[in-house]
Amino acid sequence: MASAPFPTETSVPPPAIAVERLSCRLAGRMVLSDIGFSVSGGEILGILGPNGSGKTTLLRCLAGLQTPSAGRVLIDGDDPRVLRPVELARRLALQAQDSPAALGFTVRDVVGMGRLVHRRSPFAGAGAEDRAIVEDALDRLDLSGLAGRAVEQLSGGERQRVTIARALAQRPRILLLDEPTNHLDIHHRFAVLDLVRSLGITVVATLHDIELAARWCDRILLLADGRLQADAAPEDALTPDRLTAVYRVAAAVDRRPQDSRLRIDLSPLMSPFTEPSR
Ligand SMILES: Nc1ncnc2c1ncn2[C@@H]1O[C@H](COP(=O)(O)OP(=O)(O)OP(=O)(O)O)[C@@H](O)[C@H]1O
Repeated sequence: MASAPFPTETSVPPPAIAVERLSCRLAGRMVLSDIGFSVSGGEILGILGPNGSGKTTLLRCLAGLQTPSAGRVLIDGDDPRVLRPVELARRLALQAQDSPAALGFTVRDVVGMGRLVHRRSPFAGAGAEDRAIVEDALDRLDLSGLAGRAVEQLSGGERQRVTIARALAQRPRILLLDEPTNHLDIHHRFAVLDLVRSLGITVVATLHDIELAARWCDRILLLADGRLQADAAPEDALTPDRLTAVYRVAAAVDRRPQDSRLRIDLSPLMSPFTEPSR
């Protein structure tokens, strides 16, 4: 009887994202220092930290748009900077804060740009499948009613939904989101995050809303001054002491009695300027 082969090391797939001892210097200043972590397929990772802590720079390194000064990033085991752009774009989509508004194009056109990487040739037109995927992305982002409008006529939140729809139309295995909800009203915040979670793909998102991040992310990376302060499940990463040290605020963390969800109460630290005068 033939025996079953033993699993070998090569049968273990690489993590969706691996970051090894990554440092990044911009304009002579160290913006990221010795960062290491990995992200498993299907995991949702939130990157949190104060302004200027290096969140966007880290996301840009993951997308291959920023070259680290030391260390490396691997996407499914490959360096994103050596992959052909079209191959990288089939694996990974980046929704950026400052995505160009694509002036002169309609919402449908801009979302359709997400399909370009799947065309067999740059001259091939959109097929039925491309059109169906674009309409699906428009519908999921509550944009069908705006599909014929020029993007420059949209509000900030509507434009943000367009950039997310375009990234979804790309049908990536890995989605990188840079503050995906900062312009969205509370209904659309929940709707977009629920939608992204329902896709079951690997997601890395920078976020400023700490409670929203605690509710939505599987894991949190907390950055301060370009250094990793925590890499853990939300309840382990977002401790009061750490929140106070990183964000310079008073913090209380407990769980809501009705559903055990983390409740994070932040308030300003008392200072000579905020203390009531006697
Ligand atoms: N192109 C650049 N050249 C020089 N310095 C830069 C450049 N881009 C960013 N920086 C600096 O790098 C640091 C990290 O910036 P980054 O945008 O990654 O921070 P962030 O955590 O995303 O901030 P925010 O929460 O304000 O969006 C900041 O001090 C910023 O001034």
